[in-house]
Amino acid sequence: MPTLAEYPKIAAGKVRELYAVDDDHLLLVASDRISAYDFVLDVPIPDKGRILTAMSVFWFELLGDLVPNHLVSYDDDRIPAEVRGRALIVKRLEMLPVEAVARGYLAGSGTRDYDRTGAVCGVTLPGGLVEGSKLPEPIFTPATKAELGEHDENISFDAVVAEIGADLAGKVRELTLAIYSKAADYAHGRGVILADTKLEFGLLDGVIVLGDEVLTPDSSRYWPADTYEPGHAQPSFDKQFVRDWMTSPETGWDREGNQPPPPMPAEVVEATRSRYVQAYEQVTGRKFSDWIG
Ligand SMILES: N#Cc1c(N)ncnc1-c1cnn(Cc2cccc(F)c2)c1
Repeated sequence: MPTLAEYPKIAAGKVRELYAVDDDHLLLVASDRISAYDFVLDVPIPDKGRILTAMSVFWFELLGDLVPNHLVSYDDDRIPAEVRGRALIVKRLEMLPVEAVARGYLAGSGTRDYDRTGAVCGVTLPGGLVEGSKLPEPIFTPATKAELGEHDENISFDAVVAEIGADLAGKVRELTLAIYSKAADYAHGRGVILADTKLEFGLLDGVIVLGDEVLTPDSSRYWPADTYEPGHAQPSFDKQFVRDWMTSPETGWDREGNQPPPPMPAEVVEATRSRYVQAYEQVTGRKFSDWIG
């Protein structure tokens, strides 16, 4: 079994890394790091990488009849022991240069764009919507892939057409909306609102393949359904304890400043780990203790 150091690192995000295994395969590794308010916090959340990897595997399996995906294996000898359970062997794809976002609710940059223009990514919405409003139907709101530390920029469908052509753009939009709708319906039946999600697709021998992580709390907004109420920012299923602590008077941290927040107390770390476990078990119906690693 190889060590991680034997694989060349080819990309790194805030909380994930990507390594080359061979000409046709990559290793997608999820860390235990957590990012909030654009800061990667010093204190990791134990098992976060394993929980989110298990979530991606669940969704790849559930969505297998909708779209082919890049997952090859989550448990084989090419996966170093140190990352087992939080790493995936995936097919090397020719990634499409677009963040494929679907929104079923108004939140974040969607609300900002709507308040300014009455539309999101050129999709005109009805009047009177507020932060957290459920949209009449899910919309495709693509974005550019920003550099590390920058924010993705919302773009129109026509800009996607200009980038990858009308045929591919149409298929990416159709697949993104179909994947989101199936997943959001499934999760809602289990008490979790998937407000939106960001997907990445690539090409393999000319076929569109779903890549990256899928429908995790890092790539999607997970809201508890039982506290859902439009008109304000919804509590995050997984990150609310961290956000509340970071902005509490006891930290003295200034969210508008550029200073990193102080280290998270153990009780916030443990409560956040529990929320990730609960999100996984509630949505998938599987026990996290049954997951590998
Ligand atoms: N997934 C996937 C993938 C694939 N199957 N084939 C080719 N390239 C990619 C790929 C390239 N960049 N990313 C984003 C990314 C993910 C995780 C960590 C990072 F640092 C960066 C994904």
